[in-house]
Amino acid sequence: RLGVLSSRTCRAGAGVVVSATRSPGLGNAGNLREGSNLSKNWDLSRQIGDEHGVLIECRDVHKSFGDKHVLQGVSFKIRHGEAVGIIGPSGTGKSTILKVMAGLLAPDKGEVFICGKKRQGLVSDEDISGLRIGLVFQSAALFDSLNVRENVGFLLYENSKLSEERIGELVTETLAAVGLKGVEERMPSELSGGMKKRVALARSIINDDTKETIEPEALLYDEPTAGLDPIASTVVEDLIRSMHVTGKDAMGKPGKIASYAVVTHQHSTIRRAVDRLLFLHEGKIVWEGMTEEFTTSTNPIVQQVMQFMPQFAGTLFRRYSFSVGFVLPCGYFDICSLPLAAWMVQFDTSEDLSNCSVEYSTHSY
Ligand SMILES: Nc1ncnc2c1ncn2[C@@H]1O[C@H](COP(=O)(O)OP(=O)(O)OP(=O)(O)O)[C@@H](O)[C@H]1O
Repeated sequence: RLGVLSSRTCRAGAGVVVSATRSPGLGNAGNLREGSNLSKNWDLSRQIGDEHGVLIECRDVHKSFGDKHVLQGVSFKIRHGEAVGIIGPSGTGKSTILKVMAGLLAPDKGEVFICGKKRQGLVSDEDISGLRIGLVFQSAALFDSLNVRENVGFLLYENSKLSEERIGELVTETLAAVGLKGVEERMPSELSGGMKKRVALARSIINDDTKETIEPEALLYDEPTAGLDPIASTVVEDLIRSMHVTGKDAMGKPGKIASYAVVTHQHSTIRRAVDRLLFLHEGKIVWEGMTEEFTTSTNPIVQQVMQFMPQFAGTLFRRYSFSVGFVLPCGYFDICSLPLAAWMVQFDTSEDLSNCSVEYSTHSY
């Protein structure tokens, strides 16, 4: 699986090798993989040097709607390679800060820096150079009167010089990357909620591949799993993770999203798709840290608010996957190379299984 930092392989008896991998929190500039798509196309040293790989920085951001002071001095940084979750009680300004980051709302006071460059007001063409920022809305926000191909290729049809045929190919490739095939001609009303979210994801990552420089891309997701059943949520959560540069997309290609921030109320999204958390409360970031530190935080505000947000209480589970292969006289075969019965299980547990051993039995036929 993705973002694996530690991996153990232990022999669990004659003939079978069980490898257990753990996916702990990670995510800073130092975790960027050499040789990823991104590092080929982008001069990392330009960003990581003095700026320490900071892609987006909000500094003392304030935003009011009428007499409602929603953001009251929000400051944080999102670095290259990070998977950040933004959580907090309802109405505390999470969607508002995403829109400020995306350049759709201008702060009343405070500053937003994109790759170290101060953004003036709303997003403009000159702001775009240096970092592509995509915002995936909670509602998916597809155009109802356009089919999937037109929705996904919308920006390219409008703004690029690519031929319709080439845009069609890019749409098909991008849809495949989010695990959708053969839906190009469907209308949004013919898609399930989870499919709509994936189409919205495809629309936010489609790229004009004829451009000389392909910039790093940050995606901002506003409650990407809201309204989905647990299985559809899992698909979207894993997709978000897989499009990150540290992983591979649904087509097995390296992910292309440099960093992402996700606003969520869902425990499973935090567990599966987030490494670092920003906790927004009453218009300010009151706590930030790695995901697993959140539930053990002694910060009184975190403890107080957690009483009212039971979904965040309790242990944030560790995630393990076990893949089983067979040791044959001619070598070890993992599940991918064997068409025989072989399986892979994933589960979450609060136990530390780093030193586990596995017992099994076999039957001959
Ligand atoms: N364009 C707007 N005009 C007026 N008020 C707004 C606007 N956008 C947001 N608000 C108000 O700002 C507050 C924060 O809204 P926001 O959507 O950012 O909260 P949130 O933390 O994302 O909430 P939730 O978790 O319920 O989605 C809310 O009271 C909302 O009504």
